[in-house]
Amino acid sequence: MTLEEYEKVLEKRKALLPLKAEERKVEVGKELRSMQQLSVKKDSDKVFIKLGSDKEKRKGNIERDERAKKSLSINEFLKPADGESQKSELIRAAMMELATAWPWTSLLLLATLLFFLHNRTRQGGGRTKKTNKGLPPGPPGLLFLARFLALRRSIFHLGPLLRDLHARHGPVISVRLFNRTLIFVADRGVAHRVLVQGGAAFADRPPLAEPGRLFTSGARDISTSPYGAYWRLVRRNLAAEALHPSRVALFAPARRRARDALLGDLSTSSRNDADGVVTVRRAFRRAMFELLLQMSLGATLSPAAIEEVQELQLSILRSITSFPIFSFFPRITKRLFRARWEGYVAVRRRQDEIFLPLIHARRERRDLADGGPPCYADSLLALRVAEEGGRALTDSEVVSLCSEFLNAGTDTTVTALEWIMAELVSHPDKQAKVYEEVKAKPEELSDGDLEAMPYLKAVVLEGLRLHPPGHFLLPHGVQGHGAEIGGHAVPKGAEVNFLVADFGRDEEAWSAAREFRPERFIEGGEGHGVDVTGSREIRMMPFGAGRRMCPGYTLGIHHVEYLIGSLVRELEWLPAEEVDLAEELDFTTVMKHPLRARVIPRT
Ligand code: HEM
Repeated sequence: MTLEEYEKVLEKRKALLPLKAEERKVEVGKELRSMQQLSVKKDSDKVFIKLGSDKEKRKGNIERDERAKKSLSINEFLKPADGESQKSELIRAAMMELATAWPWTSLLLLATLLFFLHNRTRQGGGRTKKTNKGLPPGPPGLLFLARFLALRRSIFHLGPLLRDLHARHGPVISVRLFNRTLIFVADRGVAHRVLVQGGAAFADRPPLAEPGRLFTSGARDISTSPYGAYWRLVRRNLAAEALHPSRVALFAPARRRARDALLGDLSTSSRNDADGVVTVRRAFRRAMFELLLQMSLGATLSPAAIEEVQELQLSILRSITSFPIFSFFPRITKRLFRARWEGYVAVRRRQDEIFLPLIHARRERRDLADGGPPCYADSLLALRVAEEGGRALTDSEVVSLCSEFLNAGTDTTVTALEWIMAELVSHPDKQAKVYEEVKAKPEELSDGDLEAMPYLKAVVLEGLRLHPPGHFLLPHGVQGHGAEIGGHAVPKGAEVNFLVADFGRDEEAWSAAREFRPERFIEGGEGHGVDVTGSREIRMMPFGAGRRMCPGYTLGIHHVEYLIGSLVRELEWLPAEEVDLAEELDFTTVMKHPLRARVIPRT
């Protein structure tokens, strides 16, 4: 039975049953407390909770039959009885969903539920009014958690569930999960007040769990580091050095190489395929990755090495969106999920093995004042942390920052490219308009050429509005002792999330919001002159807004415009089959069915 089906049954039953909540709660509490140790075994589709400690079992103190007597199927255990309160029902529903979704998680969560119910019983079964007072409304934490775990992925998979919750509870909702408070903001005006008008109040990041700490040298990269002097230092360095327009201009030859390699790759793949069809994502990714590798580490690697580094970086990204098991009781979970933890450690070790020689080579080149455009690693090696006695960055910090540069700039850009090409393949008229604009330009598109192509720019903006690569921002944290959102209290330590995709698709801000209409960004259109940084008003925010806004947004837009312009200039894009715009979360929100297209060189 799915949770939805179960909820329907509960709804029906609720109307019939008299409520005797306290009696039932005490019974549940007793039953749970009587368990000294829980183990959960999934046996075909039945899940059993076994009672009694392992030690006792080893000693043979519990006879087989006696243990069997103490075992009960989770369905039995969770079966609602007469007099069930709605809350207990929801908790049971949550547990049931968990149990059928993931036995290991159930074990952990059952243990936590024990703790939770124990505390509730001690407090007379009441809610902890003191801590919850003033929080935005929201669903019971366990029910939310059950659904979240049923997805077995990260919080970023929650789009549809969140939309449902916002419809019920309003534009700002909160969910309390044990010691964590998650806030979700689905209103553009509120987001503007929080991110832009709120100044630094929400510019922090929430504390980072593993394996995030492992991959960021303990939150020492830009995106995870707390709001403060170190964050300011590394962020300013990125903006003033590697992302400075004069520095970006020096990488024009690298961009050209990436474009040529991409066009070659697509043409060869289409020639090799019997139907002349290419699946574009892999080729886009390789081109972007090679370019950013040049910009971050100043390195050109062999194809095999690039392949390996790409895989390492992908596994780091996926660790961010996979189920955050190590944020629950890390000491225990690192033992329980030893293989997974050791896998992460091995990835980080291998990343050090590959990145460090490249970084050391840059250090030597710098000492010798050797040529080549200065890369991001060069600026990091020259950086000094004034607040920490003027020390240089550690090797580990440099690796994490270069890794962040690669990850922040590759997937986001590739995802934007794929969605935009998908829209151009399904709208040949709009592709033709881009071609009309670009065909008069030289093969190598300069910054000036791109500035003079309003339709291409409109296509890119429309792609970012309708298909923002990130459907959420990175979670924001709260400065000081807490803050306020829309009249509700937000405690220190809370994670604040924003529903980016919903903002760009808001029918109140955009006409025919679900349709791909680049014309809206052309002079006279409703979106002409839109402020993509959201500083005046948020109508779309693919790069966030306020102090934590993406520092790489101009580079990201530049790469997308340059590559879309070049791809349409050199190749005609035809559908291989009907383009399916279904979405799926990878690190970014990608096309569930990767774009396949027939590409024909333009004559
Ligand atoms: C189309 C391309 C890109 C998109 C859609 C994008 C989007 C985003 C978003 C939504 C955020 C989170 C903002 C927040 O939490 O409020 C972010 C943060 C960030 N992005 Fe980008 N990004 C792109 C390209 C890049 C590039 C090319 C770089 C650098 C090479 C970059 C570096 C960063 C960094 C360092 C942060 C963290 C900022 C902080 O915490 O202070 N991004 N980006």
